[in-house]
Amino acid sequence: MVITTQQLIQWKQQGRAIVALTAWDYVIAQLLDAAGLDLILVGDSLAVVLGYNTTLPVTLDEMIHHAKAVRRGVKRALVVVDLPFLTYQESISQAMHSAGRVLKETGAQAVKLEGGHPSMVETVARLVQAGIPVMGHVGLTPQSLHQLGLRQQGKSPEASERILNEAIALEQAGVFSIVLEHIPPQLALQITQKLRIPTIGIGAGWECDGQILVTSDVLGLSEKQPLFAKVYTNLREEITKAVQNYALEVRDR
Ligand SMILES: Nc1nc(=O)c2c([nH]1)NC[C@@H]1CN(c3ccc(C(=O)N[C@@H](CCC(=O)O)C(=O)O)cc3)CN21
Ligand SMILES: CC(C)C(=O)C(=O)O
Ligand SMILES: [Mg+2]
Repeated sequence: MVITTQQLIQWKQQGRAIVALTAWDYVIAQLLDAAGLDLILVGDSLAVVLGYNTTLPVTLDEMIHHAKAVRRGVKRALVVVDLPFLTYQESISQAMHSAGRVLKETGAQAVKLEGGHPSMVETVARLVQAGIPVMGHVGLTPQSLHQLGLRQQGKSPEASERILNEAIALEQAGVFSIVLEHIPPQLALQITQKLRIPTIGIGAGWECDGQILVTSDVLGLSEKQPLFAKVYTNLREEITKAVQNYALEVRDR
């Protein structure tokens, strides 16, 4: 069975949680897909393996290169690709061109873009009208790092209301799902109850319709990870031990 955007909406109605993680290469994508994940995001957190400090330098060509590798490894999960910083904010035509390249060149089913202010809502509506499935992303939007920092968003009643309204506007513009990043759990619950489309939380409590984390954080492979990311194994330690054992055996001939 291949997972569709419609399937995710149906799972929300049925109360079945949606399981998502990021992948940036064929090997991890194949493992996640075989493990039964529902949605695989080629995130611009690709910055982690490219050695960038933030997601800002990531290019569309880099995203497409990695998304093609991920797509080859996935048989069942829905593959969504982040549009990186300044490849969709400039104009509707820029967004159309970037999203079109992603779908045509990678075989991914959908794109994700950050933000819910009126100009972004208009861009989303136009992409959806052109037949491109779009995932929204509100709350902490890391491409706005130099405005927002990495702090939890939506703490004040005003900020909380703004994020709720952005989520509603994005649903009306036609997104099939929305990422809620680093917002208070009670706000995430409120948005989740208000929307017909599934909410996918990261650092937004357990009441969202699904959860996503960065795979290298879950595996203990990232140099550092957000405080909200639960680490399920420590691959940095495992890899160091394995490589040291190898080095010992080589030196012992
Ligand atoms: N490896 C990785 N995992 C991620 O989840 C991730 C990335 N990279 N890069 C893009 C964004 C950045 N993210 C982050 C990173 C750190 C915090 C964090 O630790 N916040 C703290 C400190 C905030 C501060 O420094 O002011 C907090 O208490 O809110 C949150 C989200 C989430 N995304
Ligand atoms: C963590 C998710 C939501 C993301 O946008 C990314 O990995 O880039
Ligand atoms: Mg991202």
